[in-house]
Parts: sequence; C-alpha cells; structure tokens
Amino acid sequence: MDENLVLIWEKCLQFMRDNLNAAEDHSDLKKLENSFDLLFDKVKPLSLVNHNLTLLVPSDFYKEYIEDNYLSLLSAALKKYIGKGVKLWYSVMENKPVGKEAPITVNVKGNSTQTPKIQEALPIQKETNINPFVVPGIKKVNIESNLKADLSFDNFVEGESNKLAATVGKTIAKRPGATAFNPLFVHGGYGVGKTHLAQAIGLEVKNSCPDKVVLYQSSEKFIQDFIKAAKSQNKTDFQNYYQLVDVLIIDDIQFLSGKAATQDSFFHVFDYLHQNGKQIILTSDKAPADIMDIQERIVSRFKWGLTAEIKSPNFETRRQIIVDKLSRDGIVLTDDMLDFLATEVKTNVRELMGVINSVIAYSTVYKSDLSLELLKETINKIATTQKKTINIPYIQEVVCEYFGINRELLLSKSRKREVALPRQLAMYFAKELTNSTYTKIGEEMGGKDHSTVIYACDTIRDVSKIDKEIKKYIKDLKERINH
Ligand SMILES: Nc1ncnc2c1ncn2[C@@H]1O[C@H](COP(=O)(O)OP(=O)(O)OP(=O)(O)O)[C@@H](O)[C@H]1O
Repeated sequence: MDENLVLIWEKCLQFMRDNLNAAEDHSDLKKLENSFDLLFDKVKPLSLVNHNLTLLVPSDFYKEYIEDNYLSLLSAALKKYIGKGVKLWYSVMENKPVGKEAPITVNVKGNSTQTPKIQEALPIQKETNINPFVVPGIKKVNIESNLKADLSFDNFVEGESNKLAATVGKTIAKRPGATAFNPLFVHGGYGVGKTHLAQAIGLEVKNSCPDKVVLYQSSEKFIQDFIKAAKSQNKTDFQNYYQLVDVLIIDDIQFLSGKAATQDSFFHVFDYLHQNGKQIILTSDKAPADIMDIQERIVSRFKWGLTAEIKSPNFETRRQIIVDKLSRDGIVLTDDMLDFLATEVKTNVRELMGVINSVIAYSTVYKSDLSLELLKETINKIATTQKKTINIPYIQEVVCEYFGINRELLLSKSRKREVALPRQLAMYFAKELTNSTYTKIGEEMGGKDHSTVIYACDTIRDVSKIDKEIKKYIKDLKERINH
C-alpha cells in the first residue's frame, strides 16, 4: 500500500476522531469514539488517483453507515489533507469463495465530497434469475398495509440491544429498496421488539412516501393464503398480488420451515421484488442459518442484505421503555420505582409491557397513593399469577412452535431429522423440567418405549457439549419454557 496514502488516511482519521463531538449531537463521547474506532478499524485506503480516493470496506453496511453518519466529517478531513474536490469510491469486499486468494470486490461510487446531495448506492445485482410469474404492466391496486399506528419509531426506544437494527431500519425507511440492506433480516428472541421495528419501518415509509405500497404480513397468513391459492389453482394470482408491493414485511419467517411448496412461491416473490428494487423486511426468532428445513437458495437470499439481531434490552433501555410508555399515559413514577421495575422485569419487552399496563391500571385506581411498596406487591401478584405449570404437553407446545411443526408430527414415528431432533429435545426437557419418569415421558410422547427416552436424553446431553446448534436450541427453548 502506498505509504503516503496511509499517512494521509491516518491524518484524516485523527482529524475525524478529534472532531467527533462537534459533528454529532451526542453527549457520550467515549461511546462515540469506540464505535468510530470499531468502524474505521476495518476501512482501508486502497488508492488515490487524480483526487479519486477509493476505500476498501468489508461490506455494503460499512459504506452505507459511513455515508449516513460520517460523510460531512470525512469530507472536511479529505479537503484538509488532500484538497478540494475529492471523489470518494468504495471497494466492497464480497464473500470470499473457497480456494481463491484475493477477496472479490465490487466498486461502488460514494457521495462526491463536492456534492453534498445524498446519492443512492448502486444496486448490486447478485443473481439474475428471471421470474416466470411476472405480469407486465400490472396496475397498482389498493392493498391494506396491516400497519398499527402505535408501533412507530416514536414509540420505539433505542438501546444497545437494538441499535444496529433500528439504525438500518431508519435508513431503509428513507430509501426503501435503494440501499444495500435488502433484505433486512431481523432476528431475536421472544418479545424483544422485532415486530415493532418492522412495523415502524413500514409506517415511516408510508409517512414519507404515501404512494408506496407497504404490506405487513405474518408468515402464517402468507402460508394460509398460499394454501388457499394452491387449492383453487390460483398460485399465479397469489404471487402477482405480492409482486405489487413496494415494501414487503413478513413477520416470523421461520414458520416457512418444512413448507416446501410455500417456500417455492416465496422464492419467486422474493426474486421478483428484489430484482425490481423493492424492499423486503423479514423477522425471525432464529438467525438464517439456524432455521431448519428451509431451502438453501432461500437461506442464501436472507443473507444478501443485512442480518441484525435484537437482544434482550439492558437495564437503561428497559427503564427508558417504562418512562416512555408511562409518560404517554400521563404517569410519572419516582426514580426508585422506575429502578425497581427495570430491575425486576428482565426477560423481554413484552413481559415488561404487561407489568407497565398493570402499573397504569393500579395508578388509575390509587392515583397519588401509588408507592414503591404497592408496586412491589403488584409485581409479586403478577409473578404468582403468571407462573406457568411446566408439564409435558406445555413443553411439547413450546417445542412445536419453535420448530414450526405440529404436535401430531412431533409424536409420530418419523425419523427425519427435522422431526426426530425436536422430539428428542422435548423428551430431554420433559426429564429436566418435570418430575416425570422415563416411562411416563415415553407414553406422553406418542407411546414410545422408556429406553427410547433414555437414549434421547443421553444423546441431547452429550451432543450439546460439542454442537453449537444444539446448545443454541437448548438455550432458546429453556428461555421460552421458563417464560
Ligand atoms: N424498543 C422498544 N421500545 C418500545 N416498545 C417495545 C420495544 N421493543 C418491544 N416493545 C414492545 O414490546 C412488545 C413486544 O414486542 P414485539 O411484538 O415487537 O416483539 P417480537 O420480538 O416481535 O416478539 P415475537 O417473537 O414473540 O413475535 C410490543 O408491545 C412492543 O411495542
């Protein structure tokens, strides 16, 4: 690498770092510096030819993030150390194919530092399958968006747990289909805010571009519609309907698992929308690679854009969610009450919402008499009434929902991995979390022999020590069963 260029780039970085606070409305300088270092650590200057500076970035995300957050600062630095009129280019590293030495890069023009106007990233065409179900010249029809006004960005509290997904979501909402984040694949545990975020993006698009057709659909509805269409031999109409959409949001996409025919249809809808610059947003309770029994070509498409995980919120975010929600209802709690609530309800935001609603109900009744003691009593009562009895049918229900299979299949004799593994996990949890004997578990698992149950429990215990996937299933399921 050109030593002179490295030196210039070092100076630019130092300048940007020194001016972080001035450029951003951000009070926590330390955090800002950390995220700056993390980001720019992976960005390298490749070449500087006739005032054309090319930066090597690991993925489209880096390009988008730099353009959205650091463009003015970067422009100032380049002007200072290179001169006026520097044009910025990005060389984006694509996945490195096995056996090749050098990374493949795709060159993308950035915003010229001369022209402050935001310029859209060039869409990177990854594959060019022609969709057979395209109806040319089809007119726009009225499609109900299924968006809920209260699930907006205004009501969405951002924190460490959802920062990446929320930041990218807002970028997408400004330029749906025109960023590199297509699809946006949001995954995370139960009740952490995936649906809320996906809806917020949809609402924001509708606010800024009312002409855009936004459709939020649960994957269950997508599957039902597909089955109906297949029965009445209307599969083409089904696909055409989804192909009319500018922003397609499918919630809980993991439920496509094991549904090969629906997956085929989804694949065609996906490709058509993607090829035509339409935005796709998907949510799931698992990362793409962890969804079982789903076609490889679909899993690879899930990863084309950006995969962002939402984790359980930390104390600060939980506290802020409580403050926000209560203030919308005109309720103000003391600091010790807020701290108490945020400390007590740790698992997920849905549970937190339940507790907040109870607090709202109590404060309506008790008005100013609402005290920390009363709050503690309330939480204890909720905790007692919410405590679930963990029994075998309940474990079966949770396992079936998690893997997207029905109970009949779980209890069947099928030896297919996508059924046998959930069955073994259900047996394992039945042994771990209930007082049932191996014989009793076998009976409730579709009349299996007690030795089959012993074998299943031993297998899961052994495999979980070395297999990351099984470890993750156990962790996720434990959380859900104990919830
Ligand atoms: N960051 C947040 N700020 C404000 N409210 C939130 C936030 N995250 C979640 N919520 C609220 O918590 C509840 C559960 O969120 P949501 O339904 O989006 O979770 P989810 O991850 O989609 O869950 P599931 O996997 O069960 O579908 C909703 O009432 C939502 O409005």
